[in-house]
This record gives sequence, C-alpha cells and structure tokens, in this order.
Amino acid sequence: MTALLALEGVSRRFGGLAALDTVTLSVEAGEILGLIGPNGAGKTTLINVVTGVHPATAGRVLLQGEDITRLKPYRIARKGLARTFQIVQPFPRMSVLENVAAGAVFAGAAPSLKEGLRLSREHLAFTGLAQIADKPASTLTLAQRKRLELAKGLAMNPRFLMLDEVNAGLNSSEVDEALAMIRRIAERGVTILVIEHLMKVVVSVSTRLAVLHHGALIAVGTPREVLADRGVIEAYLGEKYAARLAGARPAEGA
Ligand SMILES: Nc1ncnc2c1ncn2[C@@H]1O[C@H](COP(=O)(O)OP(=O)(O)OP(=O)(O)O)[C@@H](O)[C@H]1O
Repeated sequence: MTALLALEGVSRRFGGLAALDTVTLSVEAGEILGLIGPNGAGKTTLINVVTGVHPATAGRVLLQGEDITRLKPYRIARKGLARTFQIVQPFPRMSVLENVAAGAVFAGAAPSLKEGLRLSREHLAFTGLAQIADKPASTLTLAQRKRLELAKGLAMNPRFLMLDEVNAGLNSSEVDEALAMIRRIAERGVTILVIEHLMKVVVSVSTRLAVLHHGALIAVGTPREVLADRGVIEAYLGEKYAARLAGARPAEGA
C-alpha cells in the first residue's frame, strides 16, 4: 500500500550544515509517529521540509505517491498537510476565533472568512477554547496558546498533522489534557507526527518512533524496539533512562 507520506533520501543543507541527511521514512495512514532526537537533530527541519518552508536540497517528499517536494507551502497545506509551530506566535491583536479562521482560509478549508469563522467555532469547542473565542490572542496563557495552535491546525482540515512540541512548558495536568486531545484528533482519522522532548509522553502516545541524530535517521520502530536499540541508547537516551522508560511503558497495544 502507498504510504500517506514518504521521504526518499531527503537532505536539507544550510550552508555547510546537513540539518537533514538522506532521510528515508514512511508514515502510514492512521498512525501517531513520534519524532525524537537531541537538540539540533533536525526534527523541526523535517517538518519545514515536508511543509515546503525549507524545501529539500536533495531527495523527494511524496504524499500518497504524488511528488510535493517543490510545492509552495500554501499548496501543500491545501493538500491536507498541517503543522503547529514550536514557538507559538498567534496574530496578537486578532481574536482567538479570527486566528483559527486564518488557518482555515490559508489551507483552503473554508472558501471565505465568514465560513472560516463559522467552522472555527467547532474547533474552538473541540480544543476547549470556546469560552475565550473573542479574546485577543495576546491575552492567552502558554497552555491556551498551545491549544490555539492545535485548533489552527485542525481548522486546516488536515489528513496529516505535524505537532512541534505542543507540550513544551506545560504542567503535568495540562500535558495530560493535551495528550487526550492528540488521541481524540487521531480517532477522527487524522494521521499525526509528534515532535516531543518529554520521552514518557512521546512513548505513551506514539504507535511508532523515529529517531534523528545529527540529521540522520538512526532508528524507526515500535516504542519497544526503539527503546532497546543500541544506537538510540548511545546517541540519545543513555542506559539507565532507557531501562526506566522500558519499565514504565504500557504493554504494546494496551
Ligand atoms: N533556517 C536555518 N538556517 C540555518 N541553520 C538552521 C536553520 N534551521 C535549522 N538550522 C540548523 O539545523 C540544525 C537542525 O535544527 P532543527 O531546529 O531542525 O533541530 P531540532 O531537532 O528541531 O532541535 P530542537 O529539539 O532544539 O528544536 C541545527 O543545527 C540548526 O541550527
């Protein structure tokens, strides 16, 4: 079966630096793929390449077999690929509702701003932001801004949603709420890629993990396989932490 998204030998150079180095990776429809690796490993660059923000300097990106490597970001968004941003920067003077509607219009999920505003109310209800729909985005807390990012992503009516550290800076109950939301989004049939530094979180939510190190993909597999991978333990996790995570992990399929 054709993968929903496939990277074939994808590299992205910034001058002399290979931020991504011949990465080959498939994402199947319906999965939650966790993308992990140390700071500077190339995780955000992978999202930027897929969404056309920093196109690949070599290799190809295929969406259900269609080559999207050189398309502009708005064309890629209109094919159902949405992302959130690690650094949350809503339009500060626009209301929460208007920010979400802007995402819908950008991705062509709404034919007009009016329709975008109507659809956006549903996404605000889903993400628990309905009560503050009319507040200026600049007044939101970090947790609310992260939810706004999710609502904007959903407003793009994605088949594939890439989440860049949506839990960073949240307290543990906020993380639990965000995780429940990610699972509910997946239940709606949206395929998800999640970048996450909190290992316990990414292990609990992901059906598969992919590990980047210095721009190269060093492991892909079930969480159980990846946590036991020698290369991943040496490059990223360390012995003790890997053992602790493996012990804390619920049984596969549970
Ligand atoms: N626009 C850019 N110009 C130059 N170098 C860049 C650019 N974007 C990323 N890089 C470099 O590419 C490498 C990979 O960065 P990237 O942000 O993809 O890593 P990351 O795995 O997402 O890191 P983190 O976990 O810290 O967010 C880093 O060395 C970074 O400095």
